[in-house]
Amino acid sequence: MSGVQAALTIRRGSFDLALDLTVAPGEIVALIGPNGAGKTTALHALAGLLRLSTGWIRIGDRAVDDPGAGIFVPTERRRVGVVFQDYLLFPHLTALDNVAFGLRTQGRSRAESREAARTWLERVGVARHAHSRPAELSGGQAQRVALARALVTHPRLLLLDEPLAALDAGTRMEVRSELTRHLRDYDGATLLVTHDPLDAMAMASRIVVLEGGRVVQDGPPVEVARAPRTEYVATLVGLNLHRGRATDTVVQVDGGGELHVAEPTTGPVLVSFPPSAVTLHVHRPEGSARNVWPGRIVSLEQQAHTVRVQVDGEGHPTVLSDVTALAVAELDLAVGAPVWVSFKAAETHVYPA
Ligand SMILES: Nc1ncnc2c1ncn2[C@@H]1O[C@H](COP(=O)(O)OP(=O)(O)OP(=O)(O)O)[C@@H](O)[C@H]1O
Repeated sequence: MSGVQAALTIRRGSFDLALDLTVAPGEIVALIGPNGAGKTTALHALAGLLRLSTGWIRIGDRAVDDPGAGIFVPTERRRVGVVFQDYLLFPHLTALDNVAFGLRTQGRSRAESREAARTWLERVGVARHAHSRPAELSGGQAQRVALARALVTHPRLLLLDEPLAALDAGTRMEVRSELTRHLRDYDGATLLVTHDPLDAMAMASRIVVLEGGRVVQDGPPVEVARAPRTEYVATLVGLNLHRGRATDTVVQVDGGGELHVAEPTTGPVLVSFPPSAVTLHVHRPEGSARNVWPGRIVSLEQQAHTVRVQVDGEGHPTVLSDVTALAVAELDLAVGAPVWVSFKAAETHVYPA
């Protein structure tokens, strides 16, 4: 298989990154993780801006870094295209010459480079700005020029470092779907580094989650969103997550208390459930829900259409509940107020830890 394969370790002071990564040709993999997880370090290593401590990287069947074998191929000979967060276009060159630049450095003629650059600017829809300088381009246009510049050299690996971060919300949505369309036509491997779960979910076919220099989860977006394996991922996808030990349909939660689940299992498990499934009550609720306990509100956070309430179970699990603004008023919900939480076992998803 060509594409990209890597088994890399990098030490930077007290931080160390150990990452096994495979991206198939035509595949888009998103690398996500909290600040300081090692995403940029990984990206720089793949681009050849940082050397490995140990391990190896292969791009399109060619070893480009392998300290054990004395191999290190510099960036310009790696067949890698990079789109950085702030695009890093040359300010004194026109859009056309920015795109042609990569081909010129590969020894192609000026005419040939410009011809290819023009074709790419057309493809990404900014041909009419060919003679504008970066300062005269909008964020969305600059992003398209940066993509054209990265793809014009037919790289085997495309690295996208927060490619939409510099755009405002409206432009972002439009450029995201356009970028996805261009990537669909690209037959090389793509690695997308992003903080935005929506970018990862919408654009990638696989998500690799890095925390503290280690991969904590690797799977298709649907699986990551449905069965998060860490607190960070659960927060990202907006789910409650608890770790514990199951005996049939009862889970003893590591932090205290127990949860009733619908699917019988045994052993170490993770239990997730959506905040929208958790209802709040002033008095102990009647009804068939198996998970019912009293707690105290620790925070209220306004969201797009709901209010997210965090309830400390005081010995029972702490849960997030999404309620309407009307419910906040009717139940008189406030930080410090006592409240009952309730949700059905059938609303939970239980899976091996
Ligand atoms: N030049 C450096 N020298 C030493 N340590 C560094 C250097 N650059 C980064 N680090 C350390 O490496 C770790 C990983 O940083 P990195 O920038 O790769 O994380 P990240 O996941 O990209 O974070 P962010 O989302 O904040 O960009 C951090 O703990 C950081 O302190």
